[in-house]
Amino acid sequence: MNIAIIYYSATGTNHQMAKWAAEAAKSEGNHEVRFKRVRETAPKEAIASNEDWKKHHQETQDVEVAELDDLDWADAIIFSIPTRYGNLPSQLQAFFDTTGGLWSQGKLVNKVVSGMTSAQNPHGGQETTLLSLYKSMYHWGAIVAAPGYTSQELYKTGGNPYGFSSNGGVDNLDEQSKNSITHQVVRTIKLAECIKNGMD
Ligand SMILES: Cc1cc2nc3c(=O)[nH]c(=O)nc-3n(C[C@H](O)[C@H](O)[C@H](O)COP(=O)(O)O)c2cc1C
Repeated sequence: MNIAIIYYSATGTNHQMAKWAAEAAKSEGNHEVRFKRVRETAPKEAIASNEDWKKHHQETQDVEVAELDDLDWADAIIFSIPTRYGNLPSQLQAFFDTTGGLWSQGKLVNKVVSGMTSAQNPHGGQETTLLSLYKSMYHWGAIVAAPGYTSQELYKTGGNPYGFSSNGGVDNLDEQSKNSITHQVVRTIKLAECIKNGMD
């Protein structure tokens, strides 16, 4: 199984969430895992105006940027992105806006996908952000593997059935967050295996 973990993070929260997702995917079985960041498209001045953003941007320069080939290659994709007023970050939207070629060739069909997100506030738009992500997934013909309420772990981290979500930044992530993310990733991979084997 080919698993792509694709994240965007300005200040480190979704980077940490994605790292735990990659860890879970690697420990789940004999899978190939790609850990990729979404290309930064914000102007340099915007990044420089925020110390945390600037620092994280510099620290993650060596993380490979997600390319169309990663989407084509993957059987399962875990996205991790912060909210932007209840929507996707424009950086991920810009990446999605380049997928028309893959889409028209049917190459995004039956990818099993799942999303995670963060906001500053406990009710800052996490659910709408994941729904925004999933809207594009439905257009791809992808299979959305939301966690629902399939584990007790989810109740300990806010119980967002659309996908793991956090608030308050990277310092608010803890062992329970990691457990919840692990559950979501393992479930996504298991569903992807069923889809892949069932389609062969
Ligand atoms: C332009 C912009 C819009 C944002 N909108 C919201 C929002 O509507 N609600 C909220 O709680 N946080 C909002 N945030 C805060 C971010 O979602 C939060 O800092 C992010 O989840 C941190 O993730 P990261 O560390 O991976 O970048 C916004 C941040 C920016 C820069």
